[in-house]
Amino acid sequence: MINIVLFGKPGAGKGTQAEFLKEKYNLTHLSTGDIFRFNLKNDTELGKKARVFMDNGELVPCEVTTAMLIDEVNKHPESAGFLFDGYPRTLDQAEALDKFLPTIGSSVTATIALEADDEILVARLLERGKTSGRPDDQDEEKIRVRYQEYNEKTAPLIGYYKEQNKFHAVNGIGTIEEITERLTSVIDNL
Ligand SMILES: Nc1ncnc2c1ncn2[C@@H]1O[C@H](COP(=O)(O)OP(=O)(O)O)[C@@H](O)[C@H]1O
Repeated sequence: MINIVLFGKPGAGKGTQAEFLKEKYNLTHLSTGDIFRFNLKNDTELGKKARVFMDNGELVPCEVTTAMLIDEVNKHPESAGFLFDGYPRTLDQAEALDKFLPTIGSSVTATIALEADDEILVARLLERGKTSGRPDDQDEEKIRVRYQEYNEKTAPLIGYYKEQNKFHAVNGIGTIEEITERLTSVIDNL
């Protein structure tokens, strides 16, 4: 089983690349952002809990997110591996994942970060906001909150995975194909 954590700031291209990687390596793609948005749209209990946080660009509380993630993993007992996109986003979540995966006889294989400068990413998000309908992509103030959340809570994960020798970074600027190639060359060498 291989488990890849796709890592990067909002707008770095995790979702776009996940579409290619899941096919190539036969992985189950779990995007916490997509799962939350699905629940928001369908107004589920989970959606109700997550809405205020998401609409403001803040992180949804850890217990809610982790319970949901574990639930999703358990829905795919036959999976050849997972592509985690948007999880973990805090040290608590990284530790929760490191506790949970061994219970299904597995572990994080590698974390791969897509790197790009903030100005490029903010421009990408505002462009995406024109068509995605995502309230958190249409407002510079909310985008700023998401970067603040990233810098304070998610960036420390780089050190966490480096200590485990599981951190890899690729340049996230280029064509979609170029970036897919960079990611596959990391995965093929694991
Ligand atoms: N692991 C997580 N922990 C807490 N909240 C999360 C997590 N993943 C997603 N969310 C919530 O969903 C929102 C959108 O997630 P996502 O689509 O991955 O965003 P982005 O494009 O900002 O990376 C986040 O701003 C946050 O409110």
